[in-house]
Amino acid sequence: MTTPLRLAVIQMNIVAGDPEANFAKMQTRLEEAAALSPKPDLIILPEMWNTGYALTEIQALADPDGERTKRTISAFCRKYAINVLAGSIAQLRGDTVTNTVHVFDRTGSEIAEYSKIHLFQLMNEHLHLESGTEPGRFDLEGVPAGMMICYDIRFPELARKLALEGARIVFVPAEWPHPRLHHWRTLLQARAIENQMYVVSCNTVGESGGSNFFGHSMVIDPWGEVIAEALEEETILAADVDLGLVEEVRNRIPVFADRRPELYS
Ligand SMILES: NC(=O)CCC(=O)C(=O)O
Repeated sequence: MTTPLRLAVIQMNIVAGDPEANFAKMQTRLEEAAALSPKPDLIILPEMWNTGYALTEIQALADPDGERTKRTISAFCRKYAINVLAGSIAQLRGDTVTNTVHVFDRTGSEIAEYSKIHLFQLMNEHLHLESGTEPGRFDLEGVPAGMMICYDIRFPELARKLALEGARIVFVPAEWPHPRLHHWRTLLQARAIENQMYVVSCNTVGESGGSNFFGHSMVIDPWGEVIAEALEEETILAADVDLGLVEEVRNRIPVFADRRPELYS
Protein backbone atom coordinates (compact mmCIF):
# COMPACT_ATOMS: atom_id res chain seq x y z
CA MET A 1 0.00 0.00 0.00
CA THR A 2 1.30 3.47 -0.91
CA THR A 3 0.87 6.41 1.49
CA PRO A 4 -2.81 7.34 1.34
CA LEU A 5 -3.92 10.83 0.41
CA ARG A 6 -6.39 12.39 2.81
CA LEU A 7 -9.19 14.27 1.02
CA ALA A 8 -11.75 16.70 2.43
CA VAL A 9 -14.75 17.41 0.19
CA ILE A 10 -16.68 20.55 1.16
CA GLN A 11 -20.36 19.97 0.44
CA MET A 12 -21.97 23.38 1.02
CA ASN A 13 -25.02 25.39 0.13
CA ILE A 14 -24.41 28.29 -2.26
CA VAL A 15 -26.38 31.53 -2.19
CA ALA A 16 -27.12 32.33 -5.85
CA GLY A 17 -26.07 35.89 -6.69
CA ASP A 18 -24.28 36.63 -3.39
CA PRO A 19 -20.48 36.27 -3.71
CA GLU A 20 -19.94 37.96 -0.32
CA ALA A 21 -21.99 35.32 1.52
CA ASN A 22 -20.33 32.53 -0.46
CA PHE A 23 -16.77 33.79 0.13
CA ALA A 24 -17.50 34.06 3.85
CA LYS A 25 -18.91 30.53 4.04
CA MET A 26 -16.14 29.09 1.89
CA GLN A 27 -13.50 30.57 4.23
CA THR A 28 -15.22 29.20 7.32
CA ARG A 29 -15.49 25.74 5.73
CA LEU A 30 -11.83 25.79 4.64
CA GLU A 31 -10.79 26.61 8.21
CA GLU A 32 -12.97 23.74 9.51
CA ALA A 33 -11.43 21.34 6.99
CA ALA A 34 -7.90 22.46 7.93
CA ALA A 35 -8.69 21.70 11.59
CA LEU A 36 -9.63 18.07 10.85
CA SER A 37 -7.42 15.41 12.33
CA PRO A 38 -5.57 14.08 10.45
CA LYS A 39 -5.13 17.23 8.40
CA PRO A 40 -6.23 16.77 4.78
CA ASP A 41 -3.72 16.76 1.92
CA LEU A 42 -6.29 18.20 -0.48
CA ILE A 43 -9.55 20.13 -0.03
CA ILE A 44 -12.15 20.24 -2.81
CA LEU A 45 -14.87 22.88 -3.35
CA PRO A 46 -18.06 22.61 -5.47
CA GLU A 47 -18.93 24.14 -8.87
CA MET A 48 -19.64 27.90 -9.24
CA TRP A 49 -19.32 28.35 -5.48
CA ASN A 50 -18.79 32.12 -5.72
CA THR A 51 -22.02 33.02 -7.56
CA GLY A 52 -24.18 29.93 -7.97
CA TYR A 53 -26.34 29.86 -11.09
CA ALA A 54 -27.25 33.58 -11.07
CA LEU A 55 -26.59 33.49 -14.80
CA THR A 56 -28.62 36.53 -15.86
CA GLU A 57 -26.38 38.71 -13.64
CA ILE A 58 -23.21 36.70 -14.13
CA GLN A 59 -21.20 39.42 -15.94
CA ALA A 60 -21.52 41.68 -12.90
CA LEU A 61 -20.98 38.94 -10.31
CA ALA A 62 -18.12 36.91 -11.82
CA ASP A 63 -14.65 37.27 -10.29
CA PRO A 64 -12.53 39.44 -12.68
CA ASP A 65 -9.66 37.17 -13.85
CA GLY A 66 -10.30 35.03 -10.75
CA GLU A 67 -8.13 37.46 -8.76
CA ARG A 68 -10.12 37.46 -5.51
CA THR A 69 -10.34 33.67 -5.55
CA LYS A 70 -6.64 33.25 -6.31
CA ARG A 71 -5.59 35.70 -3.58
CA THR A 72 -7.85 34.15 -0.92
CA ILE A 73 -7.19 30.48 -1.65
CA SER A 74 -3.49 30.90 -2.23
CA ALA A 75 -3.10 32.58 1.19
CA PHE A 76 -5.05 29.73 2.82
CA CYS A 77 -2.88 27.05 1.14
CA ARG A 78 0.30 28.80 2.27
CA LYS A 79 -0.93 29.24 5.83
CA TYR A 80 -1.95 25.58 6.33
CA ALA A 81 0.32 23.83 3.78
CA ILE A 82 -2.69 22.15 2.16
CA ASN A 83 -3.51 21.69 -1.55
CA VAL A 84 -6.88 23.10 -2.68
CA LEU A 85 -8.88 22.31 -5.80
CA ALA A 86 -10.95 25.49 -5.72
CA GLY A 87 -14.14 23.98 -7.11
CA SER A 88 -15.10 26.20 -9.92
CA ILE A 89 -15.89 29.87 -9.99
CA ALA A 90 -17.65 32.15 -12.43
CA GLN A 91 -14.65 34.03 -13.84
CA LEU A 92 -14.80 37.23 -15.88
CA ARG A 93 -12.37 37.30 -18.82
CA GLY A 94 -12.75 40.50 -20.79
CA ASP A 95 -16.43 40.48 -21.70
CA THR A 96 -16.98 36.71 -21.35
CA VAL A 97 -17.47 34.48 -18.32
CA THR A 98 -16.11 30.97 -17.85
CA ASN A 99 -16.84 28.23 -15.31
CA THR A 100 -13.28 27.64 -14.13
CA VAL A 101 -11.41 25.50 -11.59
CA HIS A 102 -8.11 26.73 -10.10
CA VAL A 103 -5.79 24.30 -8.30
CA PHE A 104 -3.22 25.43 -5.72
CA ASP A 105 -0.42 23.47 -4.09
CA ARG A 106 0.73 23.55 -0.46
CA THR A 107 2.92 26.59 -1.10
CA GLY A 108 -0.02 28.59 -2.48
CA SER A 109 1.21 28.42 -6.08
CA GLU A 110 -1.45 27.92 -8.72
CA ILE A 111 -0.60 24.67 -10.53
CA ALA A 112 -3.58 24.19 -12.89
CA GLU A 113 -6.69 25.74 -14.32
CA TYR A 114 -9.61 24.13 -16.17
CA SER A 115 -12.70 25.73 -17.74
CA LYS A 116 -15.81 23.55 -18.22
CA ILE A 117 -15.85 22.15 -21.73
CA HIS A 118 -19.48 20.95 -21.95
CA LEU A 119 -21.98 23.68 -21.10
CA PHE A 120 -25.30 22.44 -19.68
CA GLN A 121 -28.17 23.77 -21.80
CA LEU A 122 -30.85 22.64 -19.34
CA MET A 123 -29.51 25.28 -16.91
CA ASN A 124 -28.87 27.88 -19.68
CA GLU A 125 -25.11 27.82 -19.33
CA HIS A 126 -24.68 28.02 -23.11
CA LEU A 127 -26.48 31.41 -23.14
CA HIS A 128 -24.20 33.08 -20.57
CA LEU A 129 -20.87 31.25 -20.41
CA GLU A 130 -17.98 30.57 -22.74
CA SER A 131 -16.81 26.93 -22.86
CA GLY A 132 -13.26 25.80 -22.21
CA THR A 133 -11.15 24.28 -24.95
CA GLU A 134 -8.55 22.19 -23.06
CA PRO A 135 -8.98 19.13 -20.80
CA GLY A 136 -7.93 19.71 -17.19
CA ARG A 137 -4.89 17.87 -15.89
CA PHE A 138 -2.48 18.42 -13.05
CA ASP A 139 0.12 16.71 -10.95
CA LEU A 140 -1.04 16.07 -7.38
CA GLU A 141 2.22 15.56 -5.51
CA GLY A 142 3.53 13.19 -8.16
CA VAL A 143 0.16 11.61 -8.98
CA PRO A 144 -1.31 12.41 -12.42
CA ALA A 145 -4.82 13.80 -11.86
CA GLY A 146 -7.67 15.18 -13.96
CA MET A 147 -10.69 17.44 -13.58
CA MET A 148 -14.17 17.45 -15.06
CA ILE A 149 -17.00 19.79 -14.07
CA CYS A 150 -20.50 18.41 -13.42
CA TYR A 151 -22.20 17.83 -16.83
CA ASP A 152 -18.75 16.80 -18.22
CA ILE A 153 -19.26 13.37 -16.59
CA ARG A 154 -21.90 12.56 -19.22
CA PHE A 155 -19.06 12.47 -21.78
CA PRO A 156 -17.11 9.23 -21.27
CA GLU A 157 -14.69 10.29 -24.02
CA LEU A 158 -13.32 13.05 -21.80
CA ALA A 159 -12.77 10.76 -18.80
CA ARG A 160 -11.14 8.16 -21.04
CA LYS A 161 -8.83 10.77 -22.55
CA LEU A 162 -7.74 11.84 -19.06
CA ALA A 163 -7.16 8.20 -18.09
CA LEU A 164 -5.20 7.46 -21.28
CA GLU A 165 -3.05 10.49 -20.53
CA GLY A 166 -2.25 9.02 -17.13
CA ALA A 167 -4.90 10.26 -14.67
CA ARG A 168 -5.25 7.99 -11.64
CA ILE A 169 -7.77 10.23 -9.94
CA VAL A 170 -10.34 12.63 -11.38
CA PHE A 171 -12.09 15.41 -9.43
CA VAL A 172 -15.62 16.54 -10.24
CA PRO A 173 -16.91 19.80 -8.70
CA ALA A 174 -20.65 20.03 -9.39
CA GLU A 175 -23.99 21.74 -8.94
CA TRP A 176 -26.19 18.76 -9.88
CA PRO A 177 -29.84 19.06 -8.81
CA HIS A 178 -32.81 16.81 -8.22
CA PRO A 179 -34.39 14.84 -9.87
CA ARG A 180 -31.29 13.22 -11.43
CA LEU A 181 -29.65 11.55 -8.42
CA HIS A 182 -29.64 8.16 -10.16
CA HIS A 183 -27.80 9.64 -13.17
CA TRP A 184 -25.24 11.29 -10.86
CA ARG A 185 -24.44 8.12 -8.88
CA THR A 186 -24.45 5.81 -11.91
CA LEU A 187 -22.34 8.04 -14.15
CA LEU A 188 -19.72 8.70 -11.46
CA GLN A 189 -19.41 5.00 -10.70
CA ALA A 190 -19.25 4.13 -14.40
CA ARG A 191 -16.44 6.65 -15.02
CA ALA A 192 -14.49 5.09 -12.11
CA ILE A 193 -15.09 1.46 -13.17
CA GLU A 194 -14.46 1.84 -16.90
CA ASN A 195 -11.27 3.87 -16.37
CA GLN A 196 -10.12 1.99 -13.26
CA MET A 197 -9.37 5.23 -11.41
CA TYR A 198 -10.58 7.16 -8.38
CA VAL A 199 -13.45 9.58 -8.98
CA VAL A 200 -14.04 12.24 -6.33
CA SER A 201 -17.11 14.45 -6.66
CA CYS A 202 -18.09 17.56 -4.70
CA ASN A 203 -21.71 18.63 -5.14
CA THR A 204 -23.56 21.55 -3.63
CA VAL A 205 -26.62 20.99 -1.45
CA GLY A 206 -29.96 22.66 -0.71
CA GLU A 207 -31.96 25.27 -2.57
CA SER A 208 -30.03 27.70 -4.75
CA GLY A 209 -31.29 29.88 -7.61
CA GLY A 210 -34.57 27.97 -7.90
CA SER A 211 -32.97 24.48 -8.09
CA ASN A 212 -32.72 21.91 -5.33
CA PHE A 213 -29.29 20.30 -5.07
CA PHE A 214 -29.02 16.89 -3.42
CA GLY A 215 -25.42 16.76 -2.26
CA HIS A 216 -24.31 13.09 -2.33
CA SER A 217 -20.69 14.04 -2.90
CA MET A 218 -18.83 10.77 -3.43
CA VAL A 219 -15.39 9.19 -3.28
CA ILE A 220 -15.30 6.12 -5.53
CA ASP A 221 -12.36 3.75 -5.82
CA PRO A 222 -11.01 2.23 -9.09
CA TRP A 223 -13.05 -0.95 -8.48
CA GLY A 224 -16.23 1.17 -8.37
CA GLU A 225 -16.76 0.89 -4.62
CA VAL A 226 -18.19 4.00 -3.00
CA ILE A 227 -15.79 4.53 -0.10
CA ALA A 228 -17.47 7.70 1.15
CA GLU A 229 -20.74 9.41 0.32
CA ALA A 230 -22.41 12.46 1.87
CA LEU A 231 -26.11 12.76 2.59
CA GLU A 232 -28.39 15.66 1.68
CA GLU A 233 -26.98 18.22 4.12
CA GLU A 234 -23.95 20.50 4.48
CA THR A 235 -20.90 18.52 5.53
CA ILE A 236 -17.19 17.97 5.05
CA LEU A 237 -16.68 14.49 3.65
CA ALA A 238 -13.26 13.07 4.57
CA ALA A 239 -11.70 10.01 2.94
CA ASP A 240 -8.31 8.38 2.45
CA VAL A 241 -7.41 7.23 -1.04
CA ASP A 242 -4.68 4.69 -1.73
CA LEU A 243 -3.47 5.44 -5.25
CA GLY A 244 -1.65 2.07 -5.36
CA LEU A 245 -5.07 0.45 -5.83
CA VAL A 246 -5.26 1.89 -9.36
CA GLU A 247 -2.34 -0.27 -10.55
CA GLU A 248 -3.74 -3.30 -8.73
CA VAL A 249 -7.16 -3.00 -10.42
CA ARG A 250 -5.60 -2.29 -13.82
CA ASN A 251 -3.48 -5.45 -13.47
CA ARG A 252 -6.49 -7.52 -12.34
CA ILE A 253 -8.56 -6.66 -15.46
CA PRO A 254 -6.26 -5.28 -18.18
CA VAL A 255 -8.83 -3.02 -19.83
CA PHE A 256 -6.24 -0.61 -21.19
CA ALA A 257 -4.13 -3.37 -22.77
CA ASP A 258 -7.29 -4.97 -24.26
CA ARG A 259 -8.59 -1.81 -26.00
CA ARG A 260 -9.02 -1.97 -29.80
CA PRO A 261 -8.95 1.73 -30.66
CA GLU A 262 -8.43 0.98 -34.37
CA LEU A 263 -12.03 -0.38 -34.45
CA TYR A 264 -13.74 2.47 -32.61
CA SER A 265 -13.82 5.42 -35.01
N1 LIG B 1 -24.23 22.10 -13.45
C1 LIG B 1 -24.38 21.09 -14.29
O1 LIG B 1 -23.58 20.88 -15.19
C2 LIG B 1 -25.56 20.20 -14.03
C3 LIG B 1 -25.52 18.92 -14.84
C4 LIG B 1 -26.76 18.09 -14.61
O2 LIG B 1 -27.57 18.39 -13.76
C5 LIG B 1 -26.97 16.92 -15.47
O3 LIG B 1 -28.02 16.27 -15.29
O4 LIG B 1 -26.13 16.60 -16.32
